Amino acid sequence: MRRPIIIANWKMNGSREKNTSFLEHFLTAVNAETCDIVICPPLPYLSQIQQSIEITAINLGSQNVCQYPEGAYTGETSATMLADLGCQYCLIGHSERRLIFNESDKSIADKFLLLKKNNITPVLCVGETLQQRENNETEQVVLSQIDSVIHSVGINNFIDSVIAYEPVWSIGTGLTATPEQAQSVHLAIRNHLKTHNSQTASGTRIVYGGSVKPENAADLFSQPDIDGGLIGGASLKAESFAEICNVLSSNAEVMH
Ligand SMILES: O=C[C@H](O)COP(=O)(O)O
Repeated sequence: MRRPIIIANWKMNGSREKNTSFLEHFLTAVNAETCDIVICPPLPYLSQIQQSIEITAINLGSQNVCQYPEGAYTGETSATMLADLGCQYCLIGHSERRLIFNESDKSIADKFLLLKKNNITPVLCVGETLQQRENNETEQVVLSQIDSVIHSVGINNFIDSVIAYEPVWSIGTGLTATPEQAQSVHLAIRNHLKTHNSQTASGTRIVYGGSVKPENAADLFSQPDIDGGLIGGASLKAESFAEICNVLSSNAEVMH
């Protein structure tokens, strides 16, 4: 049985004051013992969040990492530094990084490997644009984004990573994939992983991201191949993020 996981991606939002207030309210409202919870704040706040969640079961995640090890890379943050700060997870290949910052499949694979070397779980984000979906290219796009990493790092390194399927057209738009649309891509990903290694396929957690809200979380999380969520906008409000976590957790209890 895969342990469900829910990841908050705060993107470039927050302040020390807002973060403190978020955690105060979130910790009171959340009741999700049967799933892993990860918070990915902006980099300057990693230490603040780490200190606040130290005695809780919440995990710390980064939104990005440098593709190179330590050295002369002005403005960048290495995987070793993230590990030093207590990060257990790190997003890579988010569509905002691929599209706005021109991240290539090669740089994403390099980041993946550096994270593994530092015992940080990579959360590999994949997803199609609206045009690609309309051209019936969804599976081809998503599977090739995954394969480019597997071919570069090897299937053994891929074990225990997390995949986040996020249709680009649903991110921050309020347009959520239907549970059936999301399940169909998640199943295609899992079946594809089987062609590499059946243990990896059954153990890899595949989460859905894209306008997940408390109102649509239960239907999405009840799909057999959706193991949780990557939450943007709705993770900025303590009450709505706690509600989504609680939905995932109670869903997992029913399935046990
Ligand atoms: O990383 C999170 C995703 O991009 C989803 O963002 P959203 O929930 O605001 O649509």
